[in-house]
Amino acid sequence: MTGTTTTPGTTTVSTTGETRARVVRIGTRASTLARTQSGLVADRLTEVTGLPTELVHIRTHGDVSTEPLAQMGGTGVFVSALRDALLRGDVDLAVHSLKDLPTAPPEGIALAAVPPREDPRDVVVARDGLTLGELPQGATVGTGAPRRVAQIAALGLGVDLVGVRGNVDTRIGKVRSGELDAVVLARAGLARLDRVEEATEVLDPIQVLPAPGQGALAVECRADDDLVATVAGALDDPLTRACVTVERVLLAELEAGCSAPVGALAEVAMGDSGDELWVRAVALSPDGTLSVRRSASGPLEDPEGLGRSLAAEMLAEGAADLIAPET
Ligand SMILES: NCc1[nH]cc(CCC(=O)O)c1CC(=O)O
Repeated sequence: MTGTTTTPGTTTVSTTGETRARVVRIGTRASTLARTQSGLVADRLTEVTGLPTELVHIRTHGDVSTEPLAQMGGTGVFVSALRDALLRGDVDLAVHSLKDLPTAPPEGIALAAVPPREDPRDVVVARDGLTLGELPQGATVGTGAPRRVAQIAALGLGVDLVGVRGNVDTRIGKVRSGELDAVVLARAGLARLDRVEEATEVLDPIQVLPAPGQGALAVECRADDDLVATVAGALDDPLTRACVTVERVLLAELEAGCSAPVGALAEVAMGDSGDELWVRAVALSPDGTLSVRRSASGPLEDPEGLGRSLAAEMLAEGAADLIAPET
């Protein structure tokens, strides 16, 4: 930040005659959801700071390849191309779905803001307005996420879980065309695309816990850029940040990647001494037959401690062996 403020589309000239308006270049994947998410961040940033923005499309390996995500090293493939562009200075800011970020902190990059979270739950989009429980035995349910596969298998419905990839449109299209009876998606993605009314069921976290970080965005900048403080001030929601910190510390402590069969949801809830963090988590075997499910609460000030202590409890119950039985 230069100390000057600008209004959208204008350029401020300082007393030295130097042009000061900084156009914040925002790197985004080309999918409709990614562009929508980046656009929301861009609009909000301009609204609060007056800084003009520009979206820059970055193609990632995950967008180009049609391999199953799990075989490409998980959703981290979407993230690295954006981070590379940030570190090269091609863009100043990158917007990710927070649940796609690997748990290891990146070198030279700051998580400048975690904006307010969308509803983090999973939803079903099924033919004929059906819910999961109404689908007949042998119905096909599309999802490639090991976490969803394991948790839905654990419900014992006798449905056939089928791997699917691709953007929201492609996945819902497989239901519309009759190729699949249903697909499972993040409600947040549908909400941001203004398509949430296409969901035929919202899955209760008591049965299906979302991915750690689901429904939240991550806004990254170069760590040494003055933009970090500006973006934090304009976009960061400390309560969302605390909740996703609990979930991601838990995931890291379980040594499970972002494609592991682990679900976690932290929320702010009223406790004995005011607002507290409340977290529910599950680790499953890939086929869903075995699971460790736990919940815990702790002070708002220590999300890391809560994530670590719940993970320790789950590890003591054998969570690590469930998640990665092949090693
Ligand atoms: N796995 C890819 C991905 N990453 C983020 C979202 C949705 C948006 C979000 O969770 O914030 C999705 C699609 C989905 O799971 O349906």
